[in-house]
Amino acid sequence: RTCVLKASQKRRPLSRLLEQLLRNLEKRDPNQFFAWPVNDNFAPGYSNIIRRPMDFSTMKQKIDDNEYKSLNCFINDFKLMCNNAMKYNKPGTVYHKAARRLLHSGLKQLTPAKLRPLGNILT
Ligand SMILES: COc1ccc(Br)cc1-c1nc(N)nc2[nH]cnc12
Repeated sequence: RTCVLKASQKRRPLSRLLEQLLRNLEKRDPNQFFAWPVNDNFAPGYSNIIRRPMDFSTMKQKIDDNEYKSLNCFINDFKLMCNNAMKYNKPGTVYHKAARRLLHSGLKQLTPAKLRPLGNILT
């Protein structure tokens, strides 16, 4: 799904919610595999295989720049980050397993039922 970006957007309550959600997701990456962009020196050929890299620091920057128009755009980047790791790294590797676990446990925190208590900020 494409997300229309409105960089000129003022700081929104949405940004504060996304920062809270991001902190919760980062806790689920104790090895910090997803904290920073993957470096081609560590992962040969990464930038040829992964067309749209994503990591938590980039997501944080996008929140600070008020780039996320909706929760869905935020969730799309989270899924992209995890799927990149599962695409580049073979099943069975520590990174593939970490990405799968992060994706599944992270998405459980992003269900409507879990988000409803945060108020109708999303409507
Ligand atoms: C930032 O990336 C890393 C940082 C430290 C260490 Br150790 C490994 C990675 C990393 N390595 C590979 N092959 N695939 C990834 N997908 C997401 N992380 C990674």
